[in-house]
Amino acid sequence: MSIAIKGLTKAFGKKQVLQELDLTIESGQCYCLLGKNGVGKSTFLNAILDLIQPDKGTVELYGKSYSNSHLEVKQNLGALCEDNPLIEEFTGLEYLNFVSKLYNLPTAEAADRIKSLTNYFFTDQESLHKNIAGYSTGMKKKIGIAAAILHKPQVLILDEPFTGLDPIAAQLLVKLIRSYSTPNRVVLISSHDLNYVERIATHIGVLNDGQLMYNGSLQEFTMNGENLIDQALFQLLTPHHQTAEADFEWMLN
Ligand SMILES: Nc1ncnc2c1ncn2[C@@H]1O[C@H](COP(=O)(O)OP(=O)(O)OP(=O)(O)O)[C@@H](O)[C@H]1O
Repeated sequence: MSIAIKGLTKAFGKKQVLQELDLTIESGQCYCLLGKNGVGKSTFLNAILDLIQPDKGTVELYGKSYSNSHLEVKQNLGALCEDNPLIEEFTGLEYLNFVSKLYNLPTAEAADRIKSLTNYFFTDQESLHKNIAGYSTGMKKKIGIAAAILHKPQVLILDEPFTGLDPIAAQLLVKLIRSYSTPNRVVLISSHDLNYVERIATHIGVLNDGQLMYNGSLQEFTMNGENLIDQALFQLLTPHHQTAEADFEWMLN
């Protein structure tokens, strides 16, 4: 197994976000985490990334924990966080070079990888020489994704990677994630973009009330394609849903 989570529990004040959550993700899987706004997806990923301290529970990545092998675990991990923190005073290229140095990539190898990723994502190469502060949300997202992948981590965790990308960039990302998901790696993604999730996921987790109310293969989730993924999610999360009688009179006049 590549990601092993046991009893993960986290509350913010009185709000219990994660409750004794267990999850095992095997190598080779592209696991997509779904769930309503505010249900705790980012909290869950941030706990796995060691960005927040859980109240209880353990996280192991390829058999290693942060407490025993902190550096080793982090070196084997690539992450795009929801707020995508970059160093905005740097140009895109400076930032990617900086990240490659953090991971001790040899200069020539780093240059090749940066070129390959930036050529892939950016048609306007000029922008890579400008400060990130002036980038659009989507451009920043592409830099964040490139930075997460640059050192070829065995564990890749992407929080809302499609948000803010134009449809062309999103298609490119789908292709990239599919190529990246090899049998010796694991990819964990949180997303609301079900069209893209359907094309990359091998497995689905649906977070609700601090627990995974679904954890299984994409095929099982969609009943071998009988249901669309959005229908399957809708039925799971709102089984007795009745369309609310909206009072939109005020809008019409
Ligand atoms: N640092 C924090 N302090 C207090 N409450 C927090 C903090 N971070 C998250 N929360 C709360 O925890 C809950 C889960 O938030 P989280 O961002 O993990 O949800 P999410 O599923 O990722 O949501 P979305 O789909 O909208 O991005 C929310 O109620 C949120 O307000």
